[in-house]
Amino acid sequence: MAKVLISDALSEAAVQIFRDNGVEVDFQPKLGKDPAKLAEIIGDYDGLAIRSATKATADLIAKATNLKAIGRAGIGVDNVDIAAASAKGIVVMNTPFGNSITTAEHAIAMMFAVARQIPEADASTRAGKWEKSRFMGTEITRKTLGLIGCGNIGSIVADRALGLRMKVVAFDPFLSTTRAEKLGVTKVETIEELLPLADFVTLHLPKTEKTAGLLNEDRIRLMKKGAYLINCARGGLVDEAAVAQALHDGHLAGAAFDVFAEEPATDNPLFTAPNVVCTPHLGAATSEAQENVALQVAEQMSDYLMKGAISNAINAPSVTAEEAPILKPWIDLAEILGGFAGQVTESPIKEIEIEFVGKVGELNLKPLTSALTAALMKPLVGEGGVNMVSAPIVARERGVKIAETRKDEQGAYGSYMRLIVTTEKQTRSVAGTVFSDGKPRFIQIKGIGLEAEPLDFMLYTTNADTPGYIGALGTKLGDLGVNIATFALGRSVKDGEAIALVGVDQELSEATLTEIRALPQVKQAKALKF
Ligand SMILES: NC(=O)C1=CN([C@@H]2O[C@H](COP(=O)(O)OP(=O)(O)OC[C@H]3O[C@@H](n4cnc5c(N)ncnc54)[C@H](O)[C@@H]3O)[C@@H](O)[C@H]2O)C=CC1
Ligand SMILES: O=C(O)C(=O)COP(=O)(O)O
Repeated sequence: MAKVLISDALSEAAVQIFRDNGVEVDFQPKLGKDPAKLAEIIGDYDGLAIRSATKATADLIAKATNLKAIGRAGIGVDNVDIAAASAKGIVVMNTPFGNSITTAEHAIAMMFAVARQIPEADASTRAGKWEKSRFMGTEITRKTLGLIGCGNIGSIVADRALGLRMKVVAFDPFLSTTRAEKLGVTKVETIEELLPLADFVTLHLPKTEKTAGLLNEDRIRLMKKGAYLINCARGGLVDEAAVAQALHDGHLAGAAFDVFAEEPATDNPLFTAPNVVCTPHLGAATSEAQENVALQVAEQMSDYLMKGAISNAINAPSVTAEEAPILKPWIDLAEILGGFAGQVTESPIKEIEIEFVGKVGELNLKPLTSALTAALMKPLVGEGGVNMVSAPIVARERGVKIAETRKDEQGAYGSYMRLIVTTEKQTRSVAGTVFSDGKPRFIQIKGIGLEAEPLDFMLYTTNADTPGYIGALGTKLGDLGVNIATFALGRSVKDGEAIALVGVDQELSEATLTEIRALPQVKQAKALKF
């Protein structure tokens, strides 16, 4: 039974969803704050469900010997070491929309709070001061809001701001002109262009290696004098000390921060700067949003652990629950074809092409390509070094080009997959199909037709097409105490070359291979494992 650990304060609604889906679940919402204890027990779990308190570091992932999925009940995954998770084949999924309205509302609330100094005015009023003239605010209507990042949350903020009669300007390298027009925002091409235009600047972009420190001191100084800065995206996007300085010297009129470079934030330069509103990472903290993200992450993780369906994964292609069982036998075949090519290929691979012929071409090809690439790279990279999640990255790092082509149904098998591998020395191909029993079969190697069911241990030979070979090979294997399970042959009349794919009951030793290679007909012999 799959077992999931919830190590952050997710809505308890998630617990019931896991149980309803047949997943065992441990609800330990404070564990994320105790990394040592988490590391001690993580090895027991197939899934880890988190918010932002748990840090899924490379160290934790190294100890997560059974982990298959990390589910982030929320959006930002900067607390997960994606590279380490991918290298271990752990699918990392988030819930990209569940808390976006709530977070956008928080940004708007923060804008009002800082424009009218509401928290300070509240404290002063409660202290019995009635400082009516101290709290002179700024009207929002007709002011310019500058959005840095105009994805899901930024777009909602834009919509609400337009409703408040603000003018909205956005900088987002991936915002198309059509989308900007549809949203009613003015798109600018650089952050430097945006900053001097805006009365309020608000951030809605992820923290990545590229965006960390984006709003540095120079850029803060490019903001309009008297402008306000709102950060409900991520700490670390902004130089907090430089913002504090700009507030102290009056360059900025106010700042509202929900997120901090170091969290929990207990000591921060912004805390002592004038007109600052701070909240403790509350962007997603409404009952509606928490219910949404908890239910969604529990459904997604259960679907993956129980049915192999993948949705909203950061590091793997999507597979729906309906697709998963249909894809399964073709994924098995992809692994066989990739595994075969990986074991027989000796020189560095330059390119692979995968032909999807007939009906298989109508399936979701990404998982098939990933499974095939992983199996192909495995013998070359070493055990445990590559998997379906990391395969596309490993291939890219090694300069292996991957091409997919779809072809109409053809030949006796109708629908099949063919892998063509181009190395520095040669081009070779292997093809296979799935029979009606749901099992994979080899149907062609190097363009030579043959039909063979893949078995755990196999012998593959290329040999001269001369009489007596089957007998000689059979006798030799018998003499060496190797039992033959299946025997498939094929030949190219044109080239006089023949191949044999022999299923055997045991792993073939190097000594056995040496004897087989000594047979006069044998040109090459390889032991294969599937
Ligand atoms: N305070 C909180 O509790 C919450 C914070 N967040 C944060 O908000 C961020 C944004 O969330 P979504 O809008 O849902 O993400 P999203 O992925 O829909 O949008 C992010 C946008 O940022 C843009 N972007 C990337 N690099 C950029 C750059 N250098 N300059 C400008 N734009 C850039 C992307 O093109 C994308 O359109 C999340 O990554 C998360 O860190 C999300 C939810 C709650
Ligand atoms: O969804 C996000 O990216 C958030 O930042 C929300 O964080 P939280 O789940 O409230 O710790």
